[in-house]
Amino acid sequence: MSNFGDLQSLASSITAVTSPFRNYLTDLYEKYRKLNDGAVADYIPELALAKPEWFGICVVTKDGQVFEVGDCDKLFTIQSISKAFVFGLALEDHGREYVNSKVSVEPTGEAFNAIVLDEATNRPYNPMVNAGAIATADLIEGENGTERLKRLLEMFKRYTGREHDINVPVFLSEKATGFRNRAMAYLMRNFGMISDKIDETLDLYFQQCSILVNAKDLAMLAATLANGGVNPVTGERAIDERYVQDVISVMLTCGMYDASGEWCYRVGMPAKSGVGGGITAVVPGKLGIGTFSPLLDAKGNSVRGIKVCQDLSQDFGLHLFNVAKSERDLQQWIAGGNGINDW
Ligand SMILES: NC(=O)CC[C@H](N)C(=O)O
Repeated sequence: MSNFGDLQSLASSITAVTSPFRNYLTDLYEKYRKLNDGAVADYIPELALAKPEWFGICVVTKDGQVFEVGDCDKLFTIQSISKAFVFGLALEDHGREYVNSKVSVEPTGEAFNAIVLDEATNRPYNPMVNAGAIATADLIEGENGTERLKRLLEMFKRYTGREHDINVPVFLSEKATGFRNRAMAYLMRNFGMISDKIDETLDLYFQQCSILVNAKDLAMLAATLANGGVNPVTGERAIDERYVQDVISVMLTCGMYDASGEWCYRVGMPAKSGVGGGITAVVPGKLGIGTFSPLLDAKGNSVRGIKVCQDLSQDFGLHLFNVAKSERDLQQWIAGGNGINDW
């Protein structure tokens, strides 16, 4: 994977290996590697094949330094993490007001797969839970299902800097068993919240959830948002600058489903999790974090991922509302090395 084009990048990568921040991440990885709480998701049959020991942590800074430890190249399905980014594309396609007329931005306090709509307006509550995400997927423009999927994959490429594939067995597994999601789609069709392209939109939703990513991609997705929508390594803009705040604010209030309040309180970073075991967390103006560990808690969030983000938040004062100066200066830790920019 590494692309050591010249001596300078080789030197910087060696520095990175020995940087204090890299050592910190290695210690964090060791600290939580043995934590075996939680369970791999099995309601989508194909996801039950995940190995509990898989674990990776990646941090990408706003200036494009990459720090990784553990299984950061291991591919898994993005699942609900896709929802935040597809929401961004829907905003670009239709603007804030139209999107908001179809999907609200209120936390549900209920499980991610709850069959519930806002009684007053019949809108799904927010784009980060299944109902809202299906309504959001419905808004993605394109001539047909293939074109719409192509647009999603191109968007993810802008964020991560590399091509993405679909895990077809996971897609088919979800398509074959996703009756609950199908029920939500029909309920929303009844209330005029989604169009008649129900099957095409459900396929698109199942496909977006089946996109293959690794922990490094998750950190890059978050770092791009942290950097105002521009990928810090490739320099490419992934999302219109004006919608970055929309995406990360809804991540903060709704990204961890019915654990969003506790997450905001303890970790204080806009984030999004998925039942594949990933978490992507944004520290606006600073960095992005990607974690991967498929052992999930009862709410569908990665147990090790939560711990890692909580430690990073506390140790470096990264909580969004930490107005006191942090004990450790993150920049100083990172200054020990330049990271490996091997994209
Ligand atoms: N929380 C998740 O990651 C859920 C996504 C999954 N594809 C579903 O629809 O059930």
